[in-house]
Amino acid sequence: MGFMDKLKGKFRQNEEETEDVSKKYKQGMEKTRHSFSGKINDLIARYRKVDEDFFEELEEVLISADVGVNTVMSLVDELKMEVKRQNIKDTKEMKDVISEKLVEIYYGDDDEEVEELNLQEDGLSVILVVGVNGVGKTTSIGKLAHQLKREGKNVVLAAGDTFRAGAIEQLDIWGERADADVIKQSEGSDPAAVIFDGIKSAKSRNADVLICDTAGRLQNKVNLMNELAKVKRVIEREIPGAPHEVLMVLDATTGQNALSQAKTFSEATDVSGIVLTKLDGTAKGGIVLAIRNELQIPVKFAGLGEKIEDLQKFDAHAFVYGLFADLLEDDAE
Ligand SMILES: Nc1nc2c(ncn2[C@@H]2O[C@H](COP(=O)(O)OP(=O)(O)OP(=O)(O)O)[C@@H](O)[C@H]2O)c(=O)[nH]1
Repeated sequence: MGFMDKLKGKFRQNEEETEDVSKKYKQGMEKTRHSFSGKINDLIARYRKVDEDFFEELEEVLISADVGVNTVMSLVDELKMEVKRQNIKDTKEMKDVISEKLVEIYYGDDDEEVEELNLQEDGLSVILVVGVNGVGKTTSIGKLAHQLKREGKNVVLAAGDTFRAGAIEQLDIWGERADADVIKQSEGSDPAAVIFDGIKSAKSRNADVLICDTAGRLQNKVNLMNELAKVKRVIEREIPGAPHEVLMVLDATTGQNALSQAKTFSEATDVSGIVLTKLDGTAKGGIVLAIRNELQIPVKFAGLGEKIEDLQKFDAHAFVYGLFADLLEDDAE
């Protein structure tokens, strides 16, 4: 059975949950899929035989989808080896091999499993959320709070972005939507003090999860580092072993720029996972692979729309299904 059949099987089961996940990815990745599947189909129609020219154009298609040059190079090397191994001559057979290798290159040597949030079984778990202004940080915190609430967790938010005008009010609105308390102070106050308050309040409410917003200015790396280090020190002092997650929010529509932001932040603090927003707003969803491959940080959530339920746990199989859903349907006809 080919890989595409496996994907089809995985996401065509009539279980509500998988149906829902595949639907979300299919809808959210429409832009990328139209562009990517179209180009792959066109390539396969123009080149019957798998040869050097085919691979060269395939490289261009992948680079234009923001997969990232280094990742494209290793992917194409792997594809060439697989073609040799399976003695593939006809480009039609390449859809299957490409989809399988995309999943493999995402996971690398890791198990092919969705990366769950690192939350404590007992006691308070602290999630620190970092990222540049405008990437969808506040929105993602609201969506994540909503998701955790739906899982039955008691969630508190700390408005640690005291720098950007309006950030506190915006978090307040999301707190209301998600039905989570928001701990805040006035604009301009010390973020570490807000987070300290947040921890105290979360503890006294017996909360399961505290999600901390932080300021997203990037002009000065030293300031950013100092501020994040101070916030982390406060968290560590109050709860040994915390923060349990440092999530970095990146905007998929900014393409390779997102990669350089990610590098700066990971120099400033240990990032444990990525929330990639606005995947629905780009035709270049390949950035997921570049991020995972070039930064070695797992993408834990994908933003697939603006609504509260549009943040999905990142699942590389569902992602590749979202990329190739039209081709799968063609095959089914
Ligand atoms: N289409 C789409 N829009 C999104 C997604 N995530 C966030 N947005 C939108 O992106 C815009 C910016 O989001 P915000 O949450 O305000 O940005 P922010 O990062 O919190 O800004 P700061 O508080 O300055 O850091 C909003 O209009 C959101 O609705 C997503 O996954 N898909």
